[in-house]
Amino acid sequence: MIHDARVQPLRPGTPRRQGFVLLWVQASVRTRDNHALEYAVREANRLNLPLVATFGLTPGYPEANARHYAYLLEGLRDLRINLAARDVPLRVTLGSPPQVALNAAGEGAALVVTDVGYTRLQREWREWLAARLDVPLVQVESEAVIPVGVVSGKQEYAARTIRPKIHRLWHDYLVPLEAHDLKKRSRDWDGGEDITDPTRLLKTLPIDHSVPPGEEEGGETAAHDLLEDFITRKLDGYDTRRNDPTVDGSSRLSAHLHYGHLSPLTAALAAREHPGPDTDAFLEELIVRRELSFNYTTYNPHYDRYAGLPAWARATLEEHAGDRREHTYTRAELDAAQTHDPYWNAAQRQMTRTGRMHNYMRMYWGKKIIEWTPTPQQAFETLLWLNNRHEQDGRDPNSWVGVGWVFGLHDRPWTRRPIFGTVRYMNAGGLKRKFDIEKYARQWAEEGSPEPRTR
Ligand SMILES: Cc1cc2nc3c(=O)[nH]c(=O)nc-3n(C[C@H](O)[C@H](O)[C@H](O)COP(=O)(O)OP(=O)(O)OC[C@H]3O[C@@H](n4cnc5c(N)ncnc54)[C@H](O)[C@@H]3O)c2cc1C
Repeated sequence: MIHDARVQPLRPGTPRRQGFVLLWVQASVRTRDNHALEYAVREANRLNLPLVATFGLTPGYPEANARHYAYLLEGLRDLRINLAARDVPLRVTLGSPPQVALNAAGEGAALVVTDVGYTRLQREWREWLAARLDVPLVQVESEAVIPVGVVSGKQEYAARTIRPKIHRLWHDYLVPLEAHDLKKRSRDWDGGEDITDPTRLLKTLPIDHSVPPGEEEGGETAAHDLLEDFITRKLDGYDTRRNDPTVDGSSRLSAHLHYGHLSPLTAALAAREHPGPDTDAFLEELIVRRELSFNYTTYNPHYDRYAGLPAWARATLEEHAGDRREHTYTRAELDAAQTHDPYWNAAQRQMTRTGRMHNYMRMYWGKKIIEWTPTPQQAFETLLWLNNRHEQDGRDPNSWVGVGWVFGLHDRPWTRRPIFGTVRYMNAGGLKRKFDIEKYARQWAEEGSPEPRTR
């Protein structure tokens, strides 16, 4: 079922009765539980037209490097195969995504359907296209379990304020999405770039190649294997094991969710087949926390800047900006994991080598950067830079909110301390109490820890 609230016309009008329906794939790079795809199939069948898909591959995506592009290309490889099995040919074209979509529409589209993203650039792309098309453009929201605008019309203060709103609605939206067969096949739709070998294509792209691909593989197939492994092997015990960075206790699905290789609906429905406290804890992260991040980037125009942080947090950090810092490090020293703190260095190495730092260590890692940087503004910039450069799931609404949380976003004032003021503080004592941090430091020691997968 496609809830009406998921569907929003960006350029209203009546579709032409000839040509094809065009699916402009941008955020939802998958065939399973993709509401934009199913809406496009439904419309193509109603109009008795074929459906074709297009993806604009821009080498200039902000902050994206080879680690991110490798994952993206693996997703496109799977998408082409899986769409072909639904009789929908996919064309991948190098260029500005909305321009690529406009050009494709110019070949005879009756209607253009796209998905929804929650960052400024993604919104601008859709507005740009809507202003130039001469056929209707409809966006269909599939990256959130519940459409962001339905949950709330304003920026929420914290998880505690958005949680009841989400809980009230989720039974209406946690419903399976039916896939229909396409009635009419497209005869000719050129595929554009050859994406059968993502490694080969990656090498040819004019992008930042200084960060190698991460440990995990992208794409819809890998996403579903990981989900199945999580549900069968790790969901039971998730609520306690996910907080121990020395064990593999969380789902590791964040990058697949970021790239749209996995629908949050698929993950939530699979988890709900195993009711219990671990499933509740997983749904809290997957839906409440993740969609709180979408709320922030949707309603806070400064979401990616220090200025977006709550006023109380900025005021208290600035009041303490002149406090003495016992250690300070440059961005390069931090990037190279050259600090006096073996736990912090281990976390940094886990991230740079694999593309994934454990959630618990992300919090400690971020708090220390505030402590070791001359000003909170500089700390914010450095933290975001490191996060988005190395994390496979970086450049996501969760990135800005995760980093923002370190600076007091969606949190409350705590006891006053030097440098932090009333922003929450974390020290290594907490790590020692909660798990075997020495083991974690050994796992990610300077020598001997796993090197990144070569592709
Ligand atoms: C400083 C800092 C930076 C962060 N940067 C990112 C980032 O760049 N990208 C990113 O996706 N997450 C980020 N997070 C949030 C969180 O650390 C990751 O989502 C989580 O570690 C992903 O691992 P997982 O998929 O195994 O999570 P699981 O525990 O299996 O959770 C399931 C899903 O719920 C969502 N989720 C989990 N924790 C959070 C959270 N705290 N906030 C919002 N959603 C959550 C994710 O989509 C995740 O895949 C950051 C947190 C901090 C403190």
